[in-house]
Amino acid sequence: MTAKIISGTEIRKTILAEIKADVEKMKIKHGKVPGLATILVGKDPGSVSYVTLKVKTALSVGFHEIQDDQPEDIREADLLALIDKYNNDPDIHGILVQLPLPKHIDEKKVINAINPDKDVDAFHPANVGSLMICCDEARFLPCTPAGIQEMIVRSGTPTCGAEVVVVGRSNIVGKPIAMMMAQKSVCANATVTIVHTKTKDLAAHCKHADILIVAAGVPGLVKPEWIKPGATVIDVGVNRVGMNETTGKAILKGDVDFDAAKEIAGKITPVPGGVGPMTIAMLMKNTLRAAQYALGEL
Ligand SMILES: Nc1nc(=O)c2c([nH]1)NC[C@@H]1CN(c3ccc(C(=O)N[C@@H](CCC(=O)O)C(=O)O)cc3)C=[N+]21
Repeated sequence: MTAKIISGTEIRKTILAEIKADVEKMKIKHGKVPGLATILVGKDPGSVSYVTLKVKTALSVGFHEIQDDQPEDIREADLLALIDKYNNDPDIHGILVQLPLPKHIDEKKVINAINPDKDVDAFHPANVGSLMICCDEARFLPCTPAGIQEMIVRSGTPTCGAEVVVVGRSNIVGKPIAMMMAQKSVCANATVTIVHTKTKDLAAHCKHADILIVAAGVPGLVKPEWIKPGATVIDVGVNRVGMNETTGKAILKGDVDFDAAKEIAGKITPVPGGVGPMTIAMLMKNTLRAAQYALGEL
């Protein structure tokens, strides 16, 4: 039997409709809408494509959106000054600096410069810290892990006591999703294993997973024989593996061999149309929350 496809594109529609309704209410009650500033440094095609999607989505839910594109050679001090400007702008509730940044800029310094109350990526150490202590009380959850958790919950996958294996240990995905799934919380309570490039037997660990979350950035890394029959497979990989000659669009491939895996898994997320769209939906949710906090609603 082939797996049920968990569609990020579909779940996103529901979430964006909820957000749009809340924006309308905010407008009536406070005469204000959530404001998001997206800062893009340089012209990396992947980054340009993601930022364009973020801006488009923000506008579609009625946000005030500032797309601030900066040249590749911007000085670090100027970027920090720009962040400060948005930190002090009362119409901006969320600031997103698209990563990665050029080598001459210290990413850590940039993230630390964002006011944690406007850090809708949840990359600032203050937000990472509150996630560690209790995700149920965290102001912002990082967008990709939050999207993954929504997909797991909304697809009806039980998590309590489930074996979750996370492939990858990045600050953006692997580490936070592992922490979130292990928390004492109704949508978590799982037993979590983190595996990575130095793990001795990746396949053996993956085979135990009731929920396999793959965020390694290696196209087709996970083979169908690594998947436990009936498992839920969440593929976080968005690898640009080539270009479609006719459309000029990038060809995206996940970290899981999707066609083979869907014959074994119980549920699986596609690439594209899986975790990616959810990441953007959760960014909108964080921006809405930032505005709700600023207006004393939460
Ligand atoms: N400060 C910061 N915050 C981020 O959240 C952040 C970042 N930097 N840097 C890069 C990663 C990657 N990321 C994605 C967002 C959307 C899709 C997405 O929507 N993907 C579509 C396809 C998009 C396309 O066609 O290019 C899909 O999978 O269906 C993918 C990846 C956010 N990131």
